[in-house]
Amino acid sequence: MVFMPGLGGDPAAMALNAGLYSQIPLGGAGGQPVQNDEALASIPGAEMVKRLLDQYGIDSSMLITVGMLLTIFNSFTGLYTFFLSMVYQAMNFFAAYFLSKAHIRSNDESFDYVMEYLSRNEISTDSRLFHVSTQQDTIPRKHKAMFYDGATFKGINRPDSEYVQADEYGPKLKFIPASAKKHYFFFERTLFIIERTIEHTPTHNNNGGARADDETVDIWTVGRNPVALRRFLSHCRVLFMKQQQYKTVLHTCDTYDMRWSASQTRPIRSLDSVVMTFKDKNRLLTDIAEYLSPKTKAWYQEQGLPYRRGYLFYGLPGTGKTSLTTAIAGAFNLKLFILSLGSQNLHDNYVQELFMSLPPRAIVLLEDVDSANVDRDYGYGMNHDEDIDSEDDEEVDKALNRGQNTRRPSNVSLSGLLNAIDGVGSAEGRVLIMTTNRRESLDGALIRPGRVDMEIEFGRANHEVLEQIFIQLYSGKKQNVSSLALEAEKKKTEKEIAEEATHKQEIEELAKEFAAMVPEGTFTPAEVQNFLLPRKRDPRLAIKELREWLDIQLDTLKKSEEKEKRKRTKFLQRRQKWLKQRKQLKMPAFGDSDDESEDYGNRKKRRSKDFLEGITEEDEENKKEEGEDAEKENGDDKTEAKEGTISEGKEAAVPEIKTEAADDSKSKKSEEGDWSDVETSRPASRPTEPSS
Ligand SMILES: Nc1ncnc2c1ncn2[C@@H]1O[C@H](COP(=O)(O)OP(=O)(O)OP(=O)(O)O)[C@@H](O)[C@H]1O
Repeated sequence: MVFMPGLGGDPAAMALNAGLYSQIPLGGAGGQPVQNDEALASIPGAEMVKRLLDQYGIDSSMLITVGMLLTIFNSFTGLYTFFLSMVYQAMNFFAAYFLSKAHIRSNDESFDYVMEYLSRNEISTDSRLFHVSTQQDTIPRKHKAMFYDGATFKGINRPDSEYVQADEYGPKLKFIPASAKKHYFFFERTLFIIERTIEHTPTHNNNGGARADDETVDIWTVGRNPVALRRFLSHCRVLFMKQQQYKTVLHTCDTYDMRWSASQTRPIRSLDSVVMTFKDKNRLLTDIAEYLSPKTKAWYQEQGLPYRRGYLFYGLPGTGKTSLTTAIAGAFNLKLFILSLGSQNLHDNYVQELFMSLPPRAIVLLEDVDSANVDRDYGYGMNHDEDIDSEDDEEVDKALNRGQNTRRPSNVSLSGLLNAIDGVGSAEGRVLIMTTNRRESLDGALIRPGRVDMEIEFGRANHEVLEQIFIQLYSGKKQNVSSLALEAEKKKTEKEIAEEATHKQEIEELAKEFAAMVPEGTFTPAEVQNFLLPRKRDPRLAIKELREWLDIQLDTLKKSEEKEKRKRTKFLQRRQKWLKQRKQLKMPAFGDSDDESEDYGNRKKRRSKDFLEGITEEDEENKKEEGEDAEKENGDDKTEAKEGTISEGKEAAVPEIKTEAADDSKSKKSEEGDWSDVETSRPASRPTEPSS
């Protein structure tokens, strides 16, 4: 770069400089007076300008004066720029040889370490340039900062952010050091310079994903030895880890670049808060503890086996599958990575990359694996109703159940998922937990031993579970582990401890009474909690109002069960008829001969359509009957709504369809107390309690 005083790219000044001043003496002692006219004459076009100025009565010698002023001005700005660039070069030289620098991007966890330090340090509050925010901790952690309680910042940004983020008026103000500006601070008597830079990125991409801007942080310290910088970063890490020890960090898939990103931190959920039978919980936790022990890891390595463990949690919605997974993550201090295969942006290659980028000690939760298009028999996007042609009762049940699934199939194939789970590049040391509401629709390959090492069924509550739910809710025991809760626990007096013991005993007795009143295998834990929560301050009131609630719920259940039964009977009749007609017409079964000019998929569709629409007069009658039934049910519903007994819009979402024989065996089991296996033909969700 060349800096010329008076140039600086200004064409007029350049012309004057090159053409005029090189020839004109600017006057001086003993010199000839400047011949402006002559000088101007040597500039092309100047004569014309002079004439024009003369015409308006303006002195043309002004041109010379203006030109001179411009030149002087340009000389100064040029000098200034030159000086600045020299300073910059000197700084760069100094930075390159006398400073140590760390560069951190926001997609790395170390970014959070530094932000944690910034949020607690005085520099957040002393900075004259800062951002103000009222957002809570559920937003990306990079925006975390100090909280201001109206008087002081000190001592209020404690690890238990639930205590500091809001007061009775709402969220508190947070102050964040501004980006694009250097902030100076001392750590262990060493000067540090820190600068946050926001990189503006497109907010949407081809995946249909969106994300916030990326951010980087540069940290400098004086000296060629980076030890001080490393010490500072280690300090930030410890600070962050301490803050996180009562939190579970949830990572989800960033839909922008299909990578894991830490999306939320939550207070650790205690294992006690997830109610299930002791036998199952014990079996599961022992297995995970054993798997995570260093000895087991060494054993796997010795044996040359891939160090992985998989679990399948299956059962009705609202039975605690997700809750237990989060509690396990907290209890074993594992990071939790949640992936929903139902996401339309997700494809095979992304799933594989996501599995490969998992850290060694982590839980990956694959939610609703049944929603994925991972069924080998059906392939991408095929409607399961099309299997209606099968003569096998079980197959038809399967097809029917699957037909109820209105979710869009995912773009992840079975082979893609299997490769991700146990492909060569898949991370070792991880715990895979798959959850599903419909185990029967999963492909055997997905849940074979090696991929799924233990299955746990989550069912409706039996007496043991009912009792525990009641105790959990009324015992006053804090379920979220936090330092403040632990501190409070330690400070209890003897009197308080004695009172607590009496209260506990009372609650246990009430819990027994409560559990005895609720029929086993009838309600999910979420449904029971739903009843208890509005009465959480008064256990006796809960017992008093239980009978009325049960009557409403059981009545609703009965109705929906009857409805399902009618539906099924009709379906079976129609199917029977279809099979009979097919025999009479000597129609070939699928894949036999049929019209070869029509492709397989179309043939399947046509047959299902014929079947589903009904092909005889008898069918029409059936339809009429169905209409009458529907009218009757609507009428019933209206009456109930009028009476205010049932809330709307909670009708059966996924009816479970079982044969009569199966139902009988289940109810027998129920009577015997084998609650976990109880599966009736009624809908998964039911009307909730009306708000009083
Ligand atoms: N066994 C349980 N113990 C304690 N709480 C439970 C239990 N089951 C359900 N809940 C409560 O019900 C709610 C829903 O639970 P959760 O999301 O864990 O169910 P899920 O089985 O994962 O449901 P889905 O299949 O729809 O994902 C949560 O608020 C949870 O606290």
